[in-house]
This record gives sequence, structure tokens and C-alpha cells, in this order.
Amino acid sequence: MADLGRISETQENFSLQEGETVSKYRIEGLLGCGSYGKVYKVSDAANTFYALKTELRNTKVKGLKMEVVVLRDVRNLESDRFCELITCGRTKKFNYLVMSLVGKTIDDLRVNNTKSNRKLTLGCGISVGMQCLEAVHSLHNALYINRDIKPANFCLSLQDHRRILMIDFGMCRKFVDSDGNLRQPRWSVGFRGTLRYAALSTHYGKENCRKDDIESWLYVLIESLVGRLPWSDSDGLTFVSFQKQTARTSGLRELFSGVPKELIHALFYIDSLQFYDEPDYSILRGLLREALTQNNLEEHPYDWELNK
Ligand SMILES: Nc1ncnc2c1ncn2[C@@H]1O[C@H](COP(=O)(O)OP(=O)(O)OP(=O)(O)O)[C@@H](O)[C@H]1O
Repeated sequence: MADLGRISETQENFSLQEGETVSKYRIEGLLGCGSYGKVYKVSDAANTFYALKTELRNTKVKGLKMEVVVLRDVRNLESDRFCELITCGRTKKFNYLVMSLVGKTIDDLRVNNTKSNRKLTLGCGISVGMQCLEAVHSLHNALYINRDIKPANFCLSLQDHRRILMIDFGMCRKFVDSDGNLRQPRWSVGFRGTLRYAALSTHYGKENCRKDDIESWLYVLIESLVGRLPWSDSDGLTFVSFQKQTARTSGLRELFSGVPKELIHALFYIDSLQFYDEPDYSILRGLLREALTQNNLEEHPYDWELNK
């Protein structure tokens, strides 16, 4: 018979209840569960709401420390693409960070879009894509790569319903060393990230670089415009990798059907980059602008402003 007293607490079965307090923050409810821990809505004495992210101290894979470091570093950029780090700390059981609250993710916005089934309309989607690119660019300016670019990590600001913010920095990696030189790739790296949006290099077990974040960004963008990717229903590293390769040759038409042709140029540009290259973000921005102009598309109002 199992000795229940000895079952150790895991991320899944550990949770804080409404009314409990962590430091000066009162738990109001659960916002979401990630692979590293749970995120709660909390309030302070002034009745201001924040998000509190927890991570058990005994967990093997840790992401919270990196998240705190990144949120501190991006402060210096004065970028409006990130939420604000309020504080961080630890209890006997868990580490936590408190940050400003954000709204719906672009995954939620896409899936719940009543106007355009499971996708964003072209003008809105491209505009959101430009904002996501700006967030990735800002993170790269802070000298980190994300390694897990996905729609669930881009959210609406609660203050400005037209502003997209990036969240979740647990998988980030600094791409320069303490002398400011670009770090050399390790020989082999285990798969990290999310299968659907992972860059081809990730499938090949290669060290990620800035180009790979941008490749994932393009998959996110195409999915938000079309509603799916050719490999959306597929499983298995090798098969999905095969589909991503095919999408560059005989599968090009399938990948880009219903998407402005400028995005094909974006893929070719991204594929031309090498490990140490700094992507030219203005080329990609220019291609998206061109896609808007050529198709007479308006960026605003955004779909969720109309669905209100
Ligand atoms: N600042 C915030 N404001 C509101 N909700 C948030 C905030 N940060 C995270 N969340 C929500 O909490 C959930 C988990 O957050 P997050 O993705 O950061 O966790 P994670 O453990 O790193 O997850 P993942 O498995 O995606 O790597 C998500 O649903 C997200 O929308």
C-alpha cells in the first residue's frame, strides 16, 4: 500500500487557495498552469491586482530564476513589450515572482474569434505579427534568445487593447558570454520548446540562436492567419521535422495558402541566416508592411475590438 505521507509535493498537486497570502499578496484565484508552475491572480492592500508565478523549490527543471533575471534586464531597455517585475522571493516550499497582470493570449484571441474561425483577419494578424516581432527583437536586444516562441506567450496588455506583450522567459538563454562575445554552440542539445513552433535546428539537436526564434515567430504568424499549420495534427519529432522541411519545397503552396506572398520571402530570408547572424528585423518588418499595402489591408480595428 502506498505511504501517502511520503508522497512528495509536485507542481501538479501543489496549489495555493483563495485567501492565502504570500508576503503581502492575497491569492484571488488561479490564472493558469504552466509546465514550471502555477500562476495566480493576487491583490495587495491597495487592491491592485498582479500575477504571482510559483515554482516549487524541489522541482528539477527550474525556469523562475531565469525569468526574474530576464525581466530585470529588459527593464533597462525601456521597452513596452514586457510586463513589469514587481518583486520576487521564496517561502519554505516555493519560489515566486510577482509581475503586472496581462490579458488574453493570442492563442485565446485566435481560437475565440467569432468573426474569422480560429484565425485572425489578415490585417489584424499581420499587425499583431509585427508587434510580436518587435517583442522578440527587444528580447534579443537584451541579449537573450527565447527558445519557446509560441502564441500562448504573447498577450494583450490590459492597459492598451492594441498592445501585445511577451511573457514567459523560463526557457531563455543568454547568447553572449560575460565579455560580450557571442557564445559558441554546444555540440548537441536536447529538444526544448514546443514541437509545433520549434525551428528546424531544434529538431536537429542544434544550439538555438536568434534566427531560430524568428523562424518560430513566422510559424506563429502563419498559424494565426490560416488557423493551422500543415503539421498541426502531427506527432513525433522526426515526422514534424520532415513536414517542416517539405514545407520549404513541394509543400510551399500548402504552408502559404491564404497568406500574402511576402511571407514566403520572409521564410527564405530567415533560412538564409547563419548561427551567429543578427537578423535584420527591418527586412521582416518591411515585408509585413508590404503585405499590408499590396493587399489594401487595414491594421485596425483589431478583431477583438469588433467582437466586443
Ligand atoms: N503576467 C500574467 N498575467 C496574467 N496571466 C499570466 C501572466 N503570466 C502568466 N499568465 C498565465 O499563466 C499561465 C502559465 O504561465 P506561463 O506560460 O508563464 O507558465 P510556464 O510554466 O512558463 O508555462 P509553459 O508551460 O507555457 O512554459 C498562462 O496561461 C498565462 O496566460
